[in-house]
Amino acid sequence: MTLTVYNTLTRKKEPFITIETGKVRMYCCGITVYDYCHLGHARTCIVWDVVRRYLQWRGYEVKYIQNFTDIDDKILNRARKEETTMEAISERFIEAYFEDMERLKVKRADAYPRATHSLDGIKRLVAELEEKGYAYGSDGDVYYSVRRFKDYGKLSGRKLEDLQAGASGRVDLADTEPIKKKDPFDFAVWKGAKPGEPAWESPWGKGRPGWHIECSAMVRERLGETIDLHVGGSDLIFPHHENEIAQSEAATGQPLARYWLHNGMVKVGGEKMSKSLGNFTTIRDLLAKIDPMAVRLFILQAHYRKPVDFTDEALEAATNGWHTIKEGLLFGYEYGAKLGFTVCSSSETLTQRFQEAVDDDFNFAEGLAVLFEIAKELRKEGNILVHQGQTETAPKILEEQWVTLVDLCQVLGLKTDSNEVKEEVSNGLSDEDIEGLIEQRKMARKNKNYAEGDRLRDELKEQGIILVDQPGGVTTWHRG
Ligand SMILES: Nc1ncnc2c1ncn2[C@@H]1O[C@H](COP(=O)(O)OP(=O)(O)OP(=O)(O)O)[C@@H](O)[C@H]1O
Ligand SMILES: [Zn+2]
Repeated sequence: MTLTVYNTLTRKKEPFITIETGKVRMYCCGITVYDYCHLGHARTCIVWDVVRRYLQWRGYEVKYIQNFTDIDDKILNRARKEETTMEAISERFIEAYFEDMERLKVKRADAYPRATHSLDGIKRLVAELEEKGYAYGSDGDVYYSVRRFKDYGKLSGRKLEDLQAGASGRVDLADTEPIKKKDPFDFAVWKGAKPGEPAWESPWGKGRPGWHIECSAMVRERLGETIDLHVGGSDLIFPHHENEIAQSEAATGQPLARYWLHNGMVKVGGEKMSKSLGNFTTIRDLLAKIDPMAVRLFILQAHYRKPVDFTDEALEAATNGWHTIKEGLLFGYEYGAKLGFTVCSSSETLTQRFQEAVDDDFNFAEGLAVLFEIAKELRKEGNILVHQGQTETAPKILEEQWVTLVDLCQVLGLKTDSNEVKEEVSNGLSDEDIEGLIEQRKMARKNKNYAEGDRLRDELKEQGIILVDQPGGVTTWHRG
């Protein structure tokens, strides 16, 4: 069976053939860390987490890199508002990002390079572009000459003539830029320092990198000149990914990525869920109401390229879906011993059906149909067993189905451990005990005794209680 993927670059499905046999070099554009992540970010992270897991399951060795954008006007604005530093804001939201992702069972990338840690590579790339005539300095800024790059527009299919300068969403147009640029299409790869902003020494004077250049530099540094898979949300196709291509390919003369894959947006009433529009639901708010596994199912039930609407009904359907799968998983934990389950392998037929579905451009929604079918069958057999003392189907076949369900859940990053899928197990601490310790921690932090605050947090963590600091100083908790 061949894996095929839809390549945004060629606008068609193609067989997936890696540069090095059996190895995948994969890069995902990460988060700008100035706030808590919302469900839109969760979709991007979950989709590519599952793609990575699937590729690993298919036998590939995957090197997966995701960056953090920790230099940005939005981070600076927040730092100013809170009278703190850009680093402090970034650190806080990187920590929050990892907490959220851990709950959603998104596996850690192999590395999370940050813009602020990648300045040497960024500056080298800017200098190279300047040397080759693709970039020019202008009064402390450095701009990329878009018209110099003949292939500009090949990813998004946009032609320069059709483009309205500046009408492309996030273009980082500072007030003074239009007069410093030779052409309205040019974009900044280096920005001269403004008073009071963090800045780094460079051959063009003190300044900071533009947004697009950081990914070009990090991909090159971490994965090489041409990678197998470059992924991200479809909102990044233009201008971000178009500009990454222009920068990297002008510098190296090599294609930046063989395959460009993009996930669709989470929408609310037809509009992109976004912090700037204020129509977002943070992951933490969502997880206060629904199981993280239901969120994963909500994401996986739609094809990754299509937009999805965030509605209460859709979440409810995903929650019901998770209950069904959980019931299927519980079947083995509850009745396995009684039915004489030993250690058998999974069903080849069912596994093959799953793989055939997913091999077609990561159609996880189709693949999930196999999991639901098994889970429903096991649930039915569980009921028959309870009422009639024995199952209709032979236990050996049920065991094979159950093992397949466990295996495939693991491919999709769904919980499978008996403890995790059984109802919350009591762990000694009552809710009041926990609330009391949280209150103590709050007092400690108020008195600036952060060490004691951290100690209390760790003490709770040891007991399986995870604290989540919400905006406005409120702390919620859940059993880990
Ligand atoms: N509504 C959404 N649905 C799916 N993916 C999204 C959504 N919003 C952002 N993303 C993706 O999340 C990743 C991180 O994006 P980034 O931090 O730049 O957020 P952003 O697009 O600026 O979000 P916002 O507009 O809410 O500030 C990107 O790959 C982006 O495509
Ligand atoms: Zn990027």
